[in-house]
Amino acid sequence: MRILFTGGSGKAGRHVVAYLLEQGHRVLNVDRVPLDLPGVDNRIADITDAGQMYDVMSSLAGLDELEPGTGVPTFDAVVHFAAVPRILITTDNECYRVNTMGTYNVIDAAVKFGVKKVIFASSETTYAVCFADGERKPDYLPIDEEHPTVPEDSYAMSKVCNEVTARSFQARTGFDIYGLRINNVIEPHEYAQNFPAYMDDPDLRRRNIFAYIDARDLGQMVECCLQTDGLGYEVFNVSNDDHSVALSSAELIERYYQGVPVKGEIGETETFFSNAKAKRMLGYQPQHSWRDVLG
Ligand SMILES: NC(=O)c1ccc[n+]([C@@H]2O[C@H](COP(=O)([O-])OP(=O)(O)OC[C@H]3O[C@@H](n4cnc5c(N)ncnc54)[C@H](O)[C@@H]3O)[C@@H](O)[C@H]2O)c1
Ligand SMILES: O=C(O)[C@H]1O[C@@H](O)[C@H](O)[C@@H](O)[C@@H]1O
Repeated sequence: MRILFTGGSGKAGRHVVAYLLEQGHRVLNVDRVPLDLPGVDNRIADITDAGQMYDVMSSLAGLDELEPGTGVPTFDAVVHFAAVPRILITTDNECYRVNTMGTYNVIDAAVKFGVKKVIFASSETTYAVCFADGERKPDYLPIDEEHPTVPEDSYAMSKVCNEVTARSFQARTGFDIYGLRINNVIEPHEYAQNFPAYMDDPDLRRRNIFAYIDARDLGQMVECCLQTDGLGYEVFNVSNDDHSVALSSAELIERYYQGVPVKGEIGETETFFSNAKAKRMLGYQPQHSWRDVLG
């Protein structure tokens, strides 16, 4: 497929772009900085500028595409990751502006140029736990896509707004637009670097509901979305199968979630950030675990 990817130079994007190239896709990375990766095409552009998004959406991916002499092909899909990725990087209002305006511009340009599949990065923070003032417990466990999304911080608010924007664009067009409520992204080198501290102090993972998502498995998730057509508008949690700490589910519930309703059976190491919907509807099957590295 010919894919326009925004934010491919970032922490998550660079692994997902690499994964998509391995699957044989052509990827045009649209970002403020280029990605230095063989095989990727780069275009410097700002997602908050609608004109620039119209331009890239109707653009050649590289000089070689001049050769057929048949004009500019339509992208098969857009994967939108570019964002201010949390609070306390920019001001709150700038984070909200970049993320909401940027997402509007990217989806608007995509649908106006006839791109019938859009996948965009939402976030675990929509469930209000991650950047809460003080400790916030989930309404119930495991957190699935039905859990309320009423966060109080500007970053998560921008992601909730983006989900509403995406749902409306889907309603207008009938195209497929899938939102990914991504948990905390872990790059391969971060297992050895960060996870020993999580074993010593599980509190460090409370705001992530003790979950995580391997950057390569996030790549697989995007590929699953690319390969599955006809779902309309859907949001999916994206996580690995196990907790990011060494405690069992029962120990975590005892220590952190007393009084929180638990729905159904949760396995000994099974994530509290349910990926069951992605498995059921997309065939997602994460391949990695910190336990493979740290045993
Ligand atoms: N890292 C995580 O744990 C995590 C978890 C959940 C969701 N997400 C979401 O996943 C996406 C990627 O996150 P990340 O951690 O890779 O962030 P990142 O900051 O590492 O990467 C974001 C990329 O977007 C680009 N960008 C920012 N503003 C831009 C603009 N105005 N125009 C063009 N490009 C712009 C940046 O240059 C950067 O390369 C974001 O949407 C983020 O909200 C990340
Ligand atoms: O967007 C998100 O959900 C993530 O944002 C990151 O910056 C936070 O460090 C991480 O805990 C969240 O998982």
